Amino acid sequence: MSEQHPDSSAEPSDPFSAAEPAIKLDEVSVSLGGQTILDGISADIGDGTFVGLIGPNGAGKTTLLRTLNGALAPDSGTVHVAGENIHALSSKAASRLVATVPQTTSVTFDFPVREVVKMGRTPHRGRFDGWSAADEDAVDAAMRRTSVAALADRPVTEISGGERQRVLIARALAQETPTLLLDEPTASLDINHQVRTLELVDDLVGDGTTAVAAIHDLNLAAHYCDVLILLADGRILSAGDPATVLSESNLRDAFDAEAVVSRHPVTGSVYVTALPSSSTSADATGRVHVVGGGGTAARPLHVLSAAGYALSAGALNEGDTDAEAARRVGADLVTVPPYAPVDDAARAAVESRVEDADVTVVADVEVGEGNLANLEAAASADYLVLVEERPFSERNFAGDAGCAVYERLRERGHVVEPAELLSVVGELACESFSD
Ligand SMILES: Nc1ncnc2c1ncn2[C@@H]1O[C@H](COP(=O)(O)OP(=O)(O)OP(=O)(O)O)[C@@H](O)[C@H]1O
Repeated sequence: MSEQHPDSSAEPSDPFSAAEPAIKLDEVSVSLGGQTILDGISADIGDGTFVGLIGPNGAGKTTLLRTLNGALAPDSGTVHVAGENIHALSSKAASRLVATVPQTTSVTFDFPVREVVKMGRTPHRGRFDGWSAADEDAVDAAMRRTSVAALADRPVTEISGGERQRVLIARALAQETPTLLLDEPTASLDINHQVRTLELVDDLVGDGTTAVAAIHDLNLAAHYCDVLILLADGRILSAGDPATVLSESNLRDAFDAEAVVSRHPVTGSVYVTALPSSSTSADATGRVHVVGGGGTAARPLHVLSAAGYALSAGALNEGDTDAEAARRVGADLVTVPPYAPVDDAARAAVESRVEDADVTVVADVEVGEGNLANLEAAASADYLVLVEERPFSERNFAGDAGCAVYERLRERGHVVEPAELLSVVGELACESFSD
């Protein structure tokens, strides 16, 4: 954002410091129905940037997108796209600069899919112009890129919501604009098409398009977007790279939600895990040891702590986000130095905590060399729970030794999904007391 990046000599690749930004918002305020919806929004967005607009329901994301494409005029402030004041242009001229994929995919007319995509060419054609080869090519390319060519002759009213979403993206691509706005582009898509859609936007951005997408899924936003803008109550609460914007305190301020921010164990992207509200009853008794690593233990630790269990954790490398999470909930923590393997002393410390615990929980960890000693120590637990978020077939194992240890844990323990953790730990803790 301009006020956060005042250094105009910064590298041109900095999306906030381009000489002429693809989009420039200057103190934009918008009122609707007598209410201020956007309040003094300023941002400079560079060419070829994928911006994720995030924020709670009603924060003003759709309103901002509608202001960016010229549909809503601001009460004050200006919006420039490709150097042009978008609100001073005719709607046709504005549509040559900005294409929009709307949030709602409901359509009234039963036009064939191809006709809907062809509407994207309207801004490029004069009233009496014929249909040119360039128009046909743009439509064909857009349909191919969004995998809707096979639907060309189907009435748009008779395809699924997800297919319709892709048709509307194709229409926007056929518009061939330097800027693409998307309002919840993945909302009605299955997980495969969510990823494919965001990969497609990412490709377009790689080709130089500037994309701004309102996205509710913070983890998809963190993975795909170069820059996030966090809106709350019509203002920018934070803007910048995903790791900066998705801080636990920003999430608390914007969404009034407790969350743990870690790195995804497979993709390495910033990863947000929302936690149950602190109203969870904290009357559980008993001691639970948690084996984790790489962010996998944060959620179990918070859930168990909120329920009232006394916790121990480890062994974890110092600096691992799970070590920070364990400290936050006051767990008795066994650590080893950063990148160091679990040595004999640490292993003995883990074994004694497993022995003292009523229940031992193994989070959805990678079964790698670094964790084998922890997992072997956990295998001695009388009451053992394995949390599996990913299918067994997608786990990484450190060779035969890793497989063998994990198989032993699976034979001895209860395999649960994250949502079942509390109830299973509760039952096992009761059994442990009655032993
Ligand atoms: N035409 C309108 N008249 C009055 N208020 C409106 C109008 N359109 C939107 N609002 C209000 O403006 C605020 C922001 O709405 P907006 O749709 O921009 O939020 P959003 O961040 O996109 O929300 P969501 O995540 O739920 O889609 C809301 O409080 C909404 O009720």
